[in-house]
Parts: sequence; C-alpha cells; structure tokens
Amino acid sequence: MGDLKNFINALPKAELHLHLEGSLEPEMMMKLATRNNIKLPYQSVDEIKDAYNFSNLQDFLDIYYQGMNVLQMEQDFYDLTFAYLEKIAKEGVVHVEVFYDPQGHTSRGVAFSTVTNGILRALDDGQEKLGVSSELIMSFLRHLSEEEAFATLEEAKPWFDGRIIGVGLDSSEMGHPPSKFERVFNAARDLDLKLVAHAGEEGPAEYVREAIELLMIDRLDHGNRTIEDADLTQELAKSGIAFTVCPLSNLKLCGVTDMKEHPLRKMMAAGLKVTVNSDDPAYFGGYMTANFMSVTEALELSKDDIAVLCRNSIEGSFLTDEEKTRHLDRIDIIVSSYQ
Ligand code: HPA
Ligand SMILES: [Zn+2]
Repeated sequence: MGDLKNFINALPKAELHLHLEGSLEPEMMMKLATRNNIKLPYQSVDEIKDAYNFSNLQDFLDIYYQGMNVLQMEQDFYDLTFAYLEKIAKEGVVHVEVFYDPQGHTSRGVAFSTVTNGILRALDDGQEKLGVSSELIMSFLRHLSEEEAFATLEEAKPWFDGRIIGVGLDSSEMGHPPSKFERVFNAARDLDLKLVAHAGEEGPAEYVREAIELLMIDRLDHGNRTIEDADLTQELAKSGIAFTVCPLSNLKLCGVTDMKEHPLRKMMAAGLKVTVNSDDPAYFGGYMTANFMSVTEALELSKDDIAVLCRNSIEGSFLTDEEKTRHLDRIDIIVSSYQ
C-alpha cells in the first residue's frame, strides 16, 4: 500500500470539490477564536474533534456554520486558504477550484469583500509560492431564498472579471431542489459564469435531473444517487459531464455505511466521468490522498483506475485545453515510470 500511496501523491491531479470553510482544522479554529475574542462551545481541540460525529448532512452543517464564526478578518480567510494550499501541494494537487459560502459570512456581518479578498490573496500566493493554480467559485446556500441568492449574485458582480469564475449550490439538499434556483442560474449563465451544483448527495436522482436540465450545470457535485436512474446514468455517461465524488464525506455523513459499499466503482463502470475530492477535509478525516487511499483500499482500485480518476479531474476542470494537455502529458509520464 505504501507504493500505491506514493503513486497517488506523485500523480498530478485537480481538486474540484472543496469547501474552503470545511478545511478549518480544530487547531486553527481555537487559534482564531482566541485572536478574535470569539467564545467557542468547546474547551479544547479534543472536544472539537469529539463533536464531529454526524448521522446526516444537516448534523454536519450545524457544526460547520458554527465553526465559521471564528472567521472575522481578511487575514483569517487568507490563513485558512493558504494552510489548505500548503497541505494539498504536498499531495500532488496541481490545481484547485475552491468553493466558498459568502452568505455564511455576510449573514453574520462580515463583508463580502473581506472574505473574498482574503481568499483571493492566498490563492495568488499559492500560485506564486507553491505552484498550485486555482479558481474561485461562490456557492449559494440552498436553504436560503432565491431572493437572497440574487442579492449575493449582485454583490459579487465586481469580482466577475475573472476573480470569481462560477457559482455553485450547496447546504441542506432535501426540500431545496435545484428548481428553486433556476432563475438565479439563468442570470449567472447570462454573466458567462461557470455553473456547478450539489445534487444526488442525499437527494434523489430526480434532483440530479433538475440540476442538469433546469440549471444546465457544467459539472455535478456528488451525484452519487444518479445510478438509481438507469436512463439518466446513460445520458450523463454520454454527455461526459464530470462528477465530483467525495468518498470520506459520504462515509462520515452516512451516505454509505462502509467504504466497501461506496458507488464509485459502479459509477466508473457505468461510464461516468468520476473524480475524487475531499469536500470538507477538516471535518471528514482527510485531504485528497486520504480520499484516494480510502477508495483504493476498500474497492481494490488498480493503478490504472487511479490514473483514470486523476485524468478525469484534469479533464473535468475549468482549465484551458492547453493547460489540460500539459497536465495530462505529465500524468502519462508518471504512469509509465511506475510500470
Ligand atoms: O457536503 C456538503 N454538502 C452540502 N453542502 C455543503 N457545504 C459544505 N459541505 C457540504
Ligand atoms: Zn460539498
């Protein structure tokens, strides 16, 4: 297994499903709470970790939104972002398309510009100092209203000059179908933004169909439950849309009870363009390599399977064709050096 871990770390790959606020490690949470004079309901790092027992998505979201309270100043968003980039740079991640939840911050009085500029400054430094390229995607919280999503889209307009390249849809899935945001996504498309959405994590395959047909997304986040609908699966295999699957997240939020039951292999076998990602690594027990290792071991993936997953992440990214070719060529070189 040591050999496989080295192989995974050596392969260039992109992370396409990462909520920045979900990379807030307990140690940083304590540090920022002290720095910003915020009272936490925990006394120690161990107490924080003990609270990370979730039986579903909502259990996690309650703790995730509470954890965000320590993020107050632009420097906090910088520190959070740069710490994440330092971790993944060591795991062969060459490119990341980061999600963040502006409404989780503006609703508590932290300015959109404070959040966004702190993140962007760290992403620039990540490119310069770590060689990791990146894009920024802002997600709408689907438990909030269409009107609030429109207000956020409006507030973000000054950053649609290439600094925020797309919009996503996250938070509580059940009862908040993609159709609720059809008009917001139409407006985002008119602004030439890339479109992604979480669907089929807890919600049914029907929510995936809505995300595809009504929101007309460029990439699907999670999508695990797609395979419950054979016609939809065939359509999405044919279209080649990328799926950003998050194995440790699915295990921690009880979408699967055992990693051996994870649908990733079935999804690959059905011809879907599957990628592996970490979602909220500080809460779910690991970054990219840990996610790759968990499915590799549980589903007995081969080196070829792992290479396909890495190629899919590059192909499914919003990089230019030229950049994709450069990374794909590098993957081929590394794969042949391990044969
Ligand atoms: O896994 C997730 N699902 C939905 N919303 C989220 N917000 C952060 N992580 C998630
Ligand atoms: Zn997610």
